Amino acid sequence: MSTVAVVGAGAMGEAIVSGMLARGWLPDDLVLAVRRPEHAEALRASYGVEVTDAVTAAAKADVVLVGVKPYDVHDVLTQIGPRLRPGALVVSLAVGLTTARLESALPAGTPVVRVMPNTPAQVGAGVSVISAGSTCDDAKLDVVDEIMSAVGAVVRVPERLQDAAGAISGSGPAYVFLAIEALIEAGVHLGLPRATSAELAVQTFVGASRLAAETGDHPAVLRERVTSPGGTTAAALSVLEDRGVRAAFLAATRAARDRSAEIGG
Ligand SMILES: NC(=O)C1=CN([C@@H]2O[C@H](COP(=O)(O)OP(=O)(O)OC[C@H]3O[C@@H](n4cnc5c(N)ncnc54)[C@H](OP(=O)(O)O)[C@@H]3O)[C@@H](O)[C@H]2O)C=CC1
Ligand SMILES: O=C(O)[C@@H]1CCC=N1
Repeated sequence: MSTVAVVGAGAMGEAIVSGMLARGWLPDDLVLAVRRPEHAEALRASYGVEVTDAVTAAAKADVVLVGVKPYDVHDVLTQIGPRLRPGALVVSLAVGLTTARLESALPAGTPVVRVMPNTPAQVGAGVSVISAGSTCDDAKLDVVDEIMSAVGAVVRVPERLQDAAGAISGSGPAYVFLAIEALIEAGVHLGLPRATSAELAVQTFVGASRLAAETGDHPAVLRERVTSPGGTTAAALSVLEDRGVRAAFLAATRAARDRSAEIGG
């Protein structure tokens, strides 16, 4: 098994580490890097993994996952580049940054993969969108597929679709959490105890998502099965349509896609 360094084990990097460990990777397979000493200590205590600085971690690894914020990626790559093992693979989790841009900050010929993961990786239910850089062969892309498969589904796309994919699945959990939060609050406004409303709302998202995933039925068909003529669901859906929910999703995802392209420069 490869040694994997996670340089930047924050919200996303830690979700991947936690998911990998839950799915059979060993603490010795991993080496992490963060910036703050107290964060390093917390990660050591939680996972029993080595936590060090970016260059030391990268120098020990066959695969280096870079999970720092997009604006920190260039500095990290220029620091770790000279210390990478021969043939080491660099995997960026950063939204927006193209493989061409990543390659330009690394020693010539370094294989690079761009990944757009999402935080449900933490419970093994993530989805990662992956694209190879110019010198990354299929075998290296397979390695990334294997790592990210430990934390959920993996989808390969041409890199030109990465900004759009990130707007759907990378940011998507936040849209869902916002909807869950709104539904819980709505239940409270209708008089449900908060804990009851939270249980109903969360389990409804879990159940509806599983139903869509496991049946493969089109969501419109599943929605029709809930919607009795002249019934309660129809009354609710007409309000949501009047308030422009679909238009809001179109505009929101366009904004995310455009912001991703802007971050990528
Ligand atoms: N959050 C998400 O849902 C998703 C995020 N992404 C991408 O993942 C990346 C990380 O985002 P996110 O996890 O939210 O960000 P966080 O701020 O939560 O994590 C960034 C981490 O990088 C660490 N770090 C910063 N600089 C260094 C350095 N020089 N050496 C070592 N560690 C360093 C920080 O350490 P410390 O905590 O000690 O300061 C922190 O733990 C971004 O590029 C983002 O685009 C992609 C898809 C989804
Ligand atoms: O908001 C962000 O920029 C990151 C990328 C996708 C999800 N979170």
